[in-house]
This record gives sequence, structure tokens and C-alpha cells, in this order.
Amino acid sequence: MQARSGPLRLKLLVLSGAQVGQSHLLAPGSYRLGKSPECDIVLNDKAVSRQHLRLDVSESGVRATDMESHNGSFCEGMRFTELEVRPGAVLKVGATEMKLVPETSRERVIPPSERTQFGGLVGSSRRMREVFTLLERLAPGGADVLIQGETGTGKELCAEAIHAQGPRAKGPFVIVDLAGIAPSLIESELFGHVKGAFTGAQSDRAGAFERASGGTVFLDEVGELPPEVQPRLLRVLERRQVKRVGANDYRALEVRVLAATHVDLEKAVQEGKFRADLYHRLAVLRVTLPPLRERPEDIALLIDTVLERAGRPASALSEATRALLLQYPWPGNVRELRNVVERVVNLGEEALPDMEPARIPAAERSSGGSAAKLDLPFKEAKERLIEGFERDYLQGLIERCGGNISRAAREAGIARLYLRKLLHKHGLAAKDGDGDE
Ligand SMILES: Nc1ncnc2c1ncn2[C@@H]1O[C@H](COP(=O)(O)OP(=O)(O)OP(=O)(O)O)[C@@H](O)[C@H]1O
Repeated sequence: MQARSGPLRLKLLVLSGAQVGQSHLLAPGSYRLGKSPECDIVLNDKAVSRQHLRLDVSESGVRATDMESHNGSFCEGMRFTELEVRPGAVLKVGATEMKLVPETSRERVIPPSERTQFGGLVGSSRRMREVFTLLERLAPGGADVLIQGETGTGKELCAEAIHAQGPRAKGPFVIVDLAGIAPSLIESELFGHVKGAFTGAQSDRAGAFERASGGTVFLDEVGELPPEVQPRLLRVLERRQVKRVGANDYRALEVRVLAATHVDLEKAVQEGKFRADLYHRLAVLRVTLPPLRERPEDIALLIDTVLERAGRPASALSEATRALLLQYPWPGNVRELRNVVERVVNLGEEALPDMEPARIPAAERSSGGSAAKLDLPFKEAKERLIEGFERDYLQGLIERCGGNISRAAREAGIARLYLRKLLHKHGLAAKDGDGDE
């Protein structure tokens, strides 16, 4: 007999704020969230209203309604009055973030660190503060760590920070960029060689592991390691000894190994491109740096940090440019942001690159441009930019999806109800009958 699965039961997991780690089961019914002791879920948070948010839970889903709170309710960074919340979504009221997850989820809650900087890495988003908590825990221990993240998310900076806050901080920090070395030279680069081991080996040479002795070796792009070298690296990691190419003897190593990858190594293992045993050895401790598009709250702080590190005042960027940078999805992550900011402060705002037209507000592209808006107060200029962006984005989205609201909502990653509201606000109607599926 086949087991019948009932309706999906959900729970609300508190990710940040005073009650971090708590979870609340959501059986069908209505729940009021707020500071008042009369609420069903009482939130001990100064920035939360007495009656802040209502959740209506039914078999078909969860609807969240802001109860005219003072500071507003947010979902994935956007303020809402009413919203259908999908499992996986994060709601924020005051300083409290809560994630809607299946009741059976065993997701671990990492309490976000108080700090907004770890070594050279900055970030005030919950996602980055969770990373900082992990780094605080694992850096001092001296164990090997695998750092994952898209290009430009700060993996090298993260490795430097782990080394600097680890027990071998006074030792050397040796970087090996495995994507930048010819495959035939990788072995000798990592492990060294003896004179005559191969053509061109004119003298004995220590490899990166030996050079990093007493400190840390950072293997960047470890996914690029040729298959024939993978067992040798595994041996080094397990036995903590290295044999130079062409030598007979092993030398003991006192070294911390940090590795980074922008590719999904687990997938590479499934595809047979990366050895499972090496992956498991590398991935005992893992840190994943989130892409910038998943933490837009960090953009403003990152802009200020880039300006400060370049010795420029915050005023070096106009408010209109800042507003534009805040909306961009940054596919090249922090590196791209740094490059754009540095280019603009050095060459002027004309040097602002073409940023995905759909994201540039119509008002910005039409006559008047950013110069006209510089006369406006900051808040108004920013609002105009955002309004323009919303209109353009929605127009493109609805066209692309042939007026089908369900599809458009899915593509944009927002709730259908919220999308309808936005369309209404901008006087953009979807096709007759909405084209709903
Ligand atoms: N959180 C951050 N705070 C401050 N600067 C950052 C942060 N993340 C990245 N950067 C800056 O962005 C640039 C790229 O960072 P880094 O080289 O560490 O990225 P990466 O993930 O190693 O990239 P790749 O995979 O391409 O090697 C550097 O200038 C770095 O200083």
C-alpha cells in the first residue's frame, strides 16, 4: 500500500533577533505576531509593533498581512502589506528574520554574528553575518576549510582572514591559483621537484606546501586539479607529508590547507570529474559565500568600503549613481562592484557601464538623465529611480511572459499577489483573464 502524504505542514524558524533558533509550528489557523503578550507568537524586538503581522495558514498556503505596523514587514528585502509566502521565503519584521520551512526540515540555524566585518570581508546582511559566525568558530582551530562561492564573492579575502585569525597567522600565506598553471606543471608547483626530475628541472625546488610550512597554503580553484594529481593531494592532506617530484623521501608538513572553488564540486564528483574521497576530505569544514544578488542590503556598505579603501570620500559618488548601483544584480559580485565604483570615481559618471537595460529606469534613459535628478532631495530622487526601475522591469517581465501572471511571478521570484499590486500601481494590466495557469 502506498503511503498517502498529507498537506505540507510548515514551521517558522527564527533566524535572527533575540529569539534566534526558536521555531513555531504552523497548523491551519490565524497567528498574530508582535510584541504584545496577547500575540500568538510574541516577538521580543524593540523595532516590532505590538501587533505587527498576521499569518493566515490554510491547507493551500500561508498568507502574511502587515497589521499597519510602524516599521513595516518585509519579504526578501521588499516591503509588503499582503503576501502569499512560499516555503523557503524569509520574512523580516524589526530585527527579527523568520524563514518558512517544512515542519520536517532539519535546517540548522546559525545565529548571525554581531560583527559586520571579518578580516577584509565586510557585510551587514544576515547571510554574511552567518558566514562571520562560522568563521569565528573555525578560524582559530587551524583545521582545513573549503570555501565555496561564485567568482568575485570574496573567497580569497576569506582565506586570508581565516589564515590571519588562525594559529599559524605568523607563518607564510602561500596562494596557488590552480586555474592559472599549466596542468603539466601543477604537480611540481604544489609538491616541488628535485634536479633532473623532468626536462627543465635544473635545480631542486620546494613546492607550495613546503613553502607554506608553519603557515597556510591556499589552493584557489581546486576544481581544476587534474585527475592524476588528485590522489597525491589526498595523500598529502591525510598524511601531512610531501614528496617532491623525482624524490624518494617524504618531508613532514606543518601546514593549514584552505581550498576554494567556484564550481559545484559535489556535481563534479557525480559527473566523475572530481574524486569523491578528495572532495569529502576537503569538505569537512565548508564556508559558502553568498552571491551579492542574494544580499542586496550589503551593496551600500560595500560601496562605502570600496571608496574608503581607495582613499575617496563617500561624496565621490552622486546619490543618483548610488541608487542605480543599489538596484543592479551584480553578476560579477563584489569584484564587479569594486571595478565599477573605482572606474566611476576615477573617470566620472560617464564611465558608468551599460547595466542591463531592463534594470535602468526609463526616467534615467529619457531626456533629463541623472543630472536633472541631482537637484532633487535624496529621498525623492531615489524613489523616482526605483519607480522607473519597477515600471521598466514589470513591462519587460510581462511582455516576456506573454501576460501570464503566474509565470511572471515565478520568473521574478515574487508572490503573485504582490506582482498584481505592482502592476496595478504602475497601471500595467496583464492580458484579459490574466493568462493565469
Ligand atoms: N565581503 C567583501 N567585503 C569587501 N571586499 C570584498 C568582499 N568580497 C569581495 N571583496 C573584494 O572583491 C574583490 C574580489 O574578491 P576575491 O578575489 O576575494 O574574490 P574570489 O571569490 O576569490 O574571486 P575568484 O573566484 O574570481 O577568484 C577583491 O577586491 C575583494 O577585496
